[in-house]
Amino acid sequence: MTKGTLRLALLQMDIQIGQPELNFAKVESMLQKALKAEEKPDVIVLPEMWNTGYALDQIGELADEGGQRTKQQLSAFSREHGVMIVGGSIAEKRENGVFNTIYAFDRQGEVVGDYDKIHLFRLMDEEKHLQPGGKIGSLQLGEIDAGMMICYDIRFPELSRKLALGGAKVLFVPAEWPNPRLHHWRTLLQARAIENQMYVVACNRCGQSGETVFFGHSLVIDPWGEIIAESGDQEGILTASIDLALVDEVRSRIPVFEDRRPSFY
Ligand SMILES: NC(=O)CCC(=O)C(=O)O
Repeated sequence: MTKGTLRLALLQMDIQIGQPELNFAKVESMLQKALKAEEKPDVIVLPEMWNTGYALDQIGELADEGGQRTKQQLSAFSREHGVMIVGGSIAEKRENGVFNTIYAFDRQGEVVGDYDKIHLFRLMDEEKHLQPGGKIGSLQLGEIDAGMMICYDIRFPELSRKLALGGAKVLFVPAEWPNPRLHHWRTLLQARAIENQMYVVACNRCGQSGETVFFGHSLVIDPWGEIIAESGDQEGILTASIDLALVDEVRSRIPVFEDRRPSFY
């Protein structure tokens, strides 16, 4: 990493619904592949609910107890290879239910942030099986002031605005966003980048579970709202470099944060 520049690798994976063993193995092999890129990544990002997919009817049995297995695997990898990981999200079992949870790891493999999805998605019955989170996803990841949201959360602009007001310059968004809403996916992510003048790094899954098709199209969007990298609909690793200095430059050219009038809204 040269000062302010970060190399990203987004693991756009096909998740096998209700098959944690296969998904943990897939993540391990994709992590290894990400290291073979021309330049080693600084941050690796995974998609939403990658351990189980939306196997909600069995989620109590399948979810990772206390996130132990996930933390062990991702922490060991990040420590061994000196990379930061935004570990997508997993179904995590706790005493008070199952949560849709992100863990973020620094280069030493320490958990430096976690976030439970706040907005549960009724169209996929999340609210019937999962518990909502109780805090926002501010994240200090090494030198990066960041925020975390999960999939449906991008429909709620107040949340990303709050993260930006708290200092976030990069927003990480693991997702399982299906057909036919590619237009919403791209537009909402670009809007979050433009209005908050921040990078948006969104890792979607691909493949099909039952009738539901996931189109991939993981995205890296700069603080002008320009798409700087976009996947197709197949499994693979999307790489991009981002320059954090661009956030300050854009914010100084159009001083949105200075011009806000919060007394009116
Ligand atoms: N997993 C999700 O939260 C899906 C959200 C989604 O598809 C949407 O349209 O919103």
